[in-house]
Amino acid sequence: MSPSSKETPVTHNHEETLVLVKPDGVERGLTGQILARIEAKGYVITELRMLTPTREMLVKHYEEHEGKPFFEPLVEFMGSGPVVAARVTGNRVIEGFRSLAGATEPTTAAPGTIRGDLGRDWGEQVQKNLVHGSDSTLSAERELGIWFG
Ligand SMILES: Nc1ncnc2c1ncn2[C@@H]1O[C@H](COP(=O)(O)OP(=O)(O)OP(=O)(O)O)[C@@H](O)[C@H]1O
Repeated sequence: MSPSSKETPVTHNHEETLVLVKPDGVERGLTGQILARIEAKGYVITELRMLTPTREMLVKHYEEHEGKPFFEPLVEFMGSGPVVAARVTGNRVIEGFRSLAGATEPTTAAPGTIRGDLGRDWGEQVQKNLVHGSDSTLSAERELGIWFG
C-alpha cells in the first residue's frame, strides 16, 4: 500500500543529551550500573569523561537555579568529587533518560527508575540524587558545550 497523507508518518527524533553521574553515584560505585541501564534501553554513549568540575562550570550548568536556596549547596556538592559526564544519543533520548532517572527526590521516585531503585533518602540533601539529564534540546546543546567543549 502506498503511503497516504492520512497515515501517521514514522518519525525518527534522534537527539543527544547530557547525562551526569553525580558525585554520590560515583562515590557509591554505581557508575557502571547507571550506564548499563542507559545502554540497555538502546541509547548509545558517544563520549564519556570523568572529572571534578570547577565552580565556574557548575555555575553555568545550573544558571537557571541561581538565587534559589538550594543553589549553593548544589554547586558545592557537585564540585565535591569526581562526576562522570556522558554524551548519550538516541531516539527521544532527552525524555527517555528523564523517565529512566525518575523523579527528583529518590524517596518518591518510582521503583524501576535509577533514583527509585538506587537513590537514598539523605534527608534535606535532595541534591544527592545520583544523576542529571538535560531537560530540553536547548539545554542539552548548552550543557554538552559546558562539559565537552
Ligand atoms: N529543594 C531542593 N533541595 C536541594 N536540592 C535540590 C532541590 N531541588 C532540586 N535540587 C537539586 O537541583 C537539581 C536540579 O533541580 P531540577 O529541579 O532541575 O531537578 P531535576 O530536573 O529532577 O534534576 P536534574 O536537572 O538534575 O535531572 C536536582 O537534581 C537536585 O539535585
